[in-house]
Amino acid sequence: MLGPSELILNSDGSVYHLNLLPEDISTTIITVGDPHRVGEVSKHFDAIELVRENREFVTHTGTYKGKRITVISTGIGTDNVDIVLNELDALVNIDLNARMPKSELTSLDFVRIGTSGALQSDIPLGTWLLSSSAFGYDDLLHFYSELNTSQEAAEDLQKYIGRLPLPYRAAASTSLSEVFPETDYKRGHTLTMPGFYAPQGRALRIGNPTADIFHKFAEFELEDGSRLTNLEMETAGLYGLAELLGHRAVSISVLLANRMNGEFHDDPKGAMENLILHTLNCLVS
Ligand SMILES: O=P(O)(O)O[C@H]1O[C@H](CO)[C@@H](O)[C@H]1O
Ligand SMILES: O=c1cc[nH]c(=O)[nH]1
Repeated sequence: MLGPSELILNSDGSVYHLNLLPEDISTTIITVGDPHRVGEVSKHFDAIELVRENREFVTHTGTYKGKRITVISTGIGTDNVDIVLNELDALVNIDLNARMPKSELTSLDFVRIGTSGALQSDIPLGTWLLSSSAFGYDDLLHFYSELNTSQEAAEDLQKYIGRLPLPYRAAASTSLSEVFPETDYKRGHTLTMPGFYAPQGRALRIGNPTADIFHKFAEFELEDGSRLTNLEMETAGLYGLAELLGHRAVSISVLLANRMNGEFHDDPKGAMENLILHTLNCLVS
């Protein structure tokens, strides 16, 4: 039995941070970083049945073209992804009254719709990128059991870069990736970083002694000769936890910055709007 400090429930029986009950969520879940983006997704719904908000976690559940979908904000970073994935999993796979894991488990589909910065100069701004795998420099998955995803490329990457801790590598669900055609959603490999500034090669007022390694990241070749494509802050955590909990996950980003060319998209809102609508339509087609 899971004790009160392990599985924390609010007085109405909802899970601690998300304030949700099992009936509040669908098995298809869109995650977004920005709480405001939840409404940008659900404004396309035929009907919204649930709106819930606590801290950075805003949840809307409704239907899009007849399909029940939950959209939830994680806020920024894999520390928040840890909370969202564990609490959503608890809603479907733990009997909250008995405080015991269920014997029959439910698999959820997670689709992250986020933003990201390109690491290669030849990737245009506005590209929709589906991360086939992600290298987590954030440490989250080092606290969980080993992933099935091969960690060899992560070890190679650490040796190649030379001066950062060992990242972990986690992969997208291949079956869920097939829902998003490669013609529209370019495939790539993502660096999930523990910050936006120095951990993504940026320097504003204080120096960034590791800025030079971002060219090495861009040069690194994976086992099949492919390159690292982009930088963001959630994907590796989402993939790693989804794999360990038995769910499917894909992470899709619109590339708003190009870190090699120093460019930023001139219409980030419009670029996100297109991605949201196209992704919703893929989910129902
Ligand atoms: O736009 P979202 O989904 O938040 O994703 C990206 O943007 C944030 C940083 O601006 C980080 O969360 C990063 O992963
Ligand atoms: O450069 C970028 C743009 C969006 N999100 C990030 O994490 N990095």
